[in-house]
Amino acid sequence: MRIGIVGFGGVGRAFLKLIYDKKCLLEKEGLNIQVNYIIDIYGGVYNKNGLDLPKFIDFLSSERDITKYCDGGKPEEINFEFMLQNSDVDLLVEMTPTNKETGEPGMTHIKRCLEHKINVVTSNKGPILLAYKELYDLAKTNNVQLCIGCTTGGALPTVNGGVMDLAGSNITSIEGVLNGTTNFIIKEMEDTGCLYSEALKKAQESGIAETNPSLDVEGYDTASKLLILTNVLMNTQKSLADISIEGITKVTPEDIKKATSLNKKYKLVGKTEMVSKELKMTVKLEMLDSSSPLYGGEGKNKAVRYVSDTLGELTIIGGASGVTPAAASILRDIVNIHRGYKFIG
Ligand SMILES: NC(=O)C1=CN([C@@H]2O[C@H](COP(=O)(O)OP(=O)(O)OC[C@H]3O[C@@H](n4cnc5c(N)ncnc54)[C@H](OP(=O)(O)O)[C@@H]3O)[C@@H](O)[C@H]2O)C=CC1
Ligand SMILES: N[C@@H](CC=O)C(=O)O
Repeated sequence: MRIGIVGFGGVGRAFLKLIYDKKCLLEKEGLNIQVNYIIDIYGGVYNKNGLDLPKFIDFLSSERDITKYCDGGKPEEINFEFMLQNSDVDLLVEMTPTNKETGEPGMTHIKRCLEHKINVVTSNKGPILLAYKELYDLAKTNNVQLCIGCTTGGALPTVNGGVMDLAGSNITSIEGVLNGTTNFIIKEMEDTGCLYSEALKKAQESGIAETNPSLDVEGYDTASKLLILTNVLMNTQKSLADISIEGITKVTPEDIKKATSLNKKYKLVGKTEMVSKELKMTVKLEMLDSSSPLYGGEGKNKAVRYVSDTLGELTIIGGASGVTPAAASILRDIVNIHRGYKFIG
């Protein structure tokens, strides 16, 4: 499988290392991933026969700027358009930053690839939260796959679990602790009594916060994931404007201490539920006690709970945020495409 990587930050670098580390396991699946392009904002690297991964990974150990690596052309001329013109990739891995207003640059990358009959696996929530239906239809028309497992909690199998394992039922409500950064911040504050801003810094250092961390702490990342899950699994076309969104920026060490003294824990909870025959969507800080199914999702872990009419209630906990688990969720989608699993029917 010939792939092009677009967006080469924390998740992209972890992904590249992962496909190299997992080479033997992937080969046992009959899957040989050949990386033809890695494209970042200022240029890229290209080899039509596949980049030499050990050599490139070794280069990255001492140099961050990929445009200093020469293989197959002038780095500044290796961009997204160049990749499309060459028609030598089967799958795009799109990992540029999430932009909740325009979805760009990911929106254009994903649309153009689907139009060119190139499968897409993405971690980028922007295009999916803004235009999932349109992108789904585009993928279907062009008979290619668009896989989004990484966009709704990375390693936590939220969207794929919902599509596959709740198939044939009606999902009537979705709730979850869907953002690792805020959950980590709250746990750090519980454990060390530190300020919210100090805990945020640690989350950023570990690579789990968004490029723009206000998306995490103001609740938009949770809202984006909830929105994608709701649109995909409940067949709606809601937008962020339909969600009442609250973040964690006002939480103080005193609030956390008080919750602890009551044997409770704060969690940023996203919820879609039916209220008076209308879907109500909220993201808000809640104080949960141990009877809540979401109580156990600690630190970078997350949790999602589905209620369905015929398959009952299902809570999935774990899937800690991190660049490697996020990268692994992209690999999971690629392996499933290779196995013939159809996310787009
Ligand atoms: N970090 C995580 O744990 C997770 C992240 N995600 C999502 O994955 C995506 C990537 O996250 P992450 O790797 O952490 O983010 P980073 O900010 O580390 O990486 C994004 C990369 O994309 C590059 N980029 C920006 N614009 C373009 C462009 N036009 N063309 C090509 N490359 C571009 C950036 O370059 P530069 O830095 O020079 O601007 C940067 O190298 C985001 O959409 C995020 O929401 C999803 C799940 C988990
Ligand atoms: N910033 C996000 C990363 C994954 O989506 C998070 O903290 O969960």
